[in-house]
Amino acid sequence: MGYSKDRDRRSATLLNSILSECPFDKMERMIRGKPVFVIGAGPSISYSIPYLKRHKDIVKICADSALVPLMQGGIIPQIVVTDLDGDLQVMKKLSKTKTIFVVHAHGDNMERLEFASNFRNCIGTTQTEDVGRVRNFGGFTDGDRCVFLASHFGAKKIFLFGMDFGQRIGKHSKTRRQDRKIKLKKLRHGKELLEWLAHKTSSELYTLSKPITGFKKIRYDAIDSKLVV
Ligand SMILES: Nc1ncnc2c1ncn2[C@@H]1O[C@H](COP(=O)(O)OP(=O)(O)OP(=O)(O)O)[C@@H](O)[C@H]1O
Ligand SMILES: Nc1nc2c(c(=O)[nH]1)N=C(CO)CN2
Ligand SMILES: [Mg+2]
Repeated sequence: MGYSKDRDRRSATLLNSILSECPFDKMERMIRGKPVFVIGAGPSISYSIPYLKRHKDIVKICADSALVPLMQGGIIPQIVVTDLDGDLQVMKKLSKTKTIFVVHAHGDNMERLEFASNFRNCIGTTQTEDVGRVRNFGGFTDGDRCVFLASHFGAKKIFLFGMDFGQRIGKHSKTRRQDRKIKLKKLRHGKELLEWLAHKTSSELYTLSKPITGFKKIRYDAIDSKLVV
């Protein structure tokens, strides 16, 4: 993408200075050995809401702009992964709850990182090497970083919703007309990374979104049978 590694590193250093305690143990307890749902902001998120609502006990990891439709549907995710370009007011509403925010520092969001000080439970991520408490679990866009996070913390099964990597950008993403091409390029990279992860991870991978190589495509009515252990 042509980003500056030096700026990415400076951003990670700044985030490390903003964060105090990071709830890694809590994250581990939430995810290890469990099925988790990852929810992206692709067009299919709108059909997913009733199914997500039905599974109250499953940990939901929400990618950035997917937070607005989830909250409108009455669903509170346990984990939100963001580079802070989603709806900050909605995030602020959640900030005093138990929800864990996973804030990504990169070279183009340094001025927004201070917002992370609002979050009671916050883990920092980077796309360079680890900087103090700020970690690189892998991935690029918020959505694929949710999957890398779940895999890193040992999820048994990962189910994707609203992760429709392709030519249609979901309406909840705040993409300006002039940034469309870059967004589609980002989504292409995200998809390639997930296809790479599929060869490495020990989590079982399922998708209820557009097909991704290495992820088993399942229908909504098959979720229940896949959740039985
Ligand atoms: N068709 C799609 N349109 C939008 N998002 C999608 C789509 N398919 C999958 N996603 C996932 O949903 C996530 C959340 O969307 P959002 O618009 O908040 O993205 P983002 O990563 O914050 O983008 P940006 O690079 O502009 O920060 C994306 O990171 C992406 O991984
Ligand atoms: N430097 C930089 N890094 C990124 C960016 C970005 O816009 N700039 N966007 C990302 C996906 O949302 C992930 N990483
Ligand atoms: Mg984002």
